[in-house]
Amino acid sequence: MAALTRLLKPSSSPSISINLRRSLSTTTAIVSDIESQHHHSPNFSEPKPARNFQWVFLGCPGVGKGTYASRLSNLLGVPHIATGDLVREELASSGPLSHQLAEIVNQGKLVSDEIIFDLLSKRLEDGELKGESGFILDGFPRTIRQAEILDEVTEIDLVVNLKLREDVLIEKCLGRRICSQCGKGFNVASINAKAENGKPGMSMAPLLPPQHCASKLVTRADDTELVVKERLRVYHEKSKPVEDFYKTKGKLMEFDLPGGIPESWPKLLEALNLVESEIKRSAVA
Ligand SMILES: Nc1ncnc2c1ncn2[C@@H]1O[C@H](COP(=O)(O)OP(=O)(O)O)[C@@H](O)[C@H]1O
Repeated sequence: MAALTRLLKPSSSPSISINLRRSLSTTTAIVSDIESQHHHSPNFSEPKPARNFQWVFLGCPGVGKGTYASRLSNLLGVPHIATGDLVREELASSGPLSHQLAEIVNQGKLVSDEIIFDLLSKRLEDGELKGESGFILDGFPRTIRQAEILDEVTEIDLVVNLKLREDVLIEKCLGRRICSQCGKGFNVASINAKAENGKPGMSMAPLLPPQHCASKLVTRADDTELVVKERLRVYHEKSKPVEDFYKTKGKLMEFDLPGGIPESWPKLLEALNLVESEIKRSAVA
């Protein structure tokens, strides 16, 4: 639990703090103008920042954090780190924590900050050894304590808060499927939510798997209606305050998803001031 100790006591010893910086920040130099990044205007015609993106994705269960964070990670060349995935990997490993984790996750509760910090710091350390730089965090921080500790150890440039109607969130969670072989996520729900109480109507086509994944689809044990509702309740209680934490710091970008991926992805890129073709071209050059 050395990594855990390092993460949870960042200010108790200077060397711990230095270790933390090494583990949580892949920074080689500090960006002199953080401001320009958290005003969401990475401009690819200008010189690249001195370090890579350090972004966070927030949002309710089922909103699509994983989908959009993973697309952006491919586009920007930074790792997508989802603490939910780390928890599921630990669960599947049948390690000493797996029994305890299964009980918590399948009830829709949050895993302790200590366990999450341990899993995350290990993941960041492994990434650092592989030469990874920057990150898009998904599903972390999820409590004020997690946000405060992250804030002590590194500089987050931008926090994207994805938002979607709650009835659609539940439908999306219930339609979620994972390929047990390749791990890719799909969604079999065909959503057609009517406009009501001032909320606009919304359609989302299913995200169907290719043929080779179709027979291997599994549903997450925590994607039952009862557990999804509990996860939403827990989100409002524990994670909503994290949105305010970043809003106060001027780092929060609210993004209302207008529909499925075809409508939302270009709008999200626009909101982030990213031009896909330019980034791809600059990566090839
Ligand atoms: N940062 C975190 N803090 C505490 N528990 C977490 C965290 N990230 C993931 N978990 C645990 O893993 C589960 C699955 O997380 P995730 O895949 O992010 O689900 P969701 O679809 O609810 O966003 C959560 O319900 C919770 O039990």
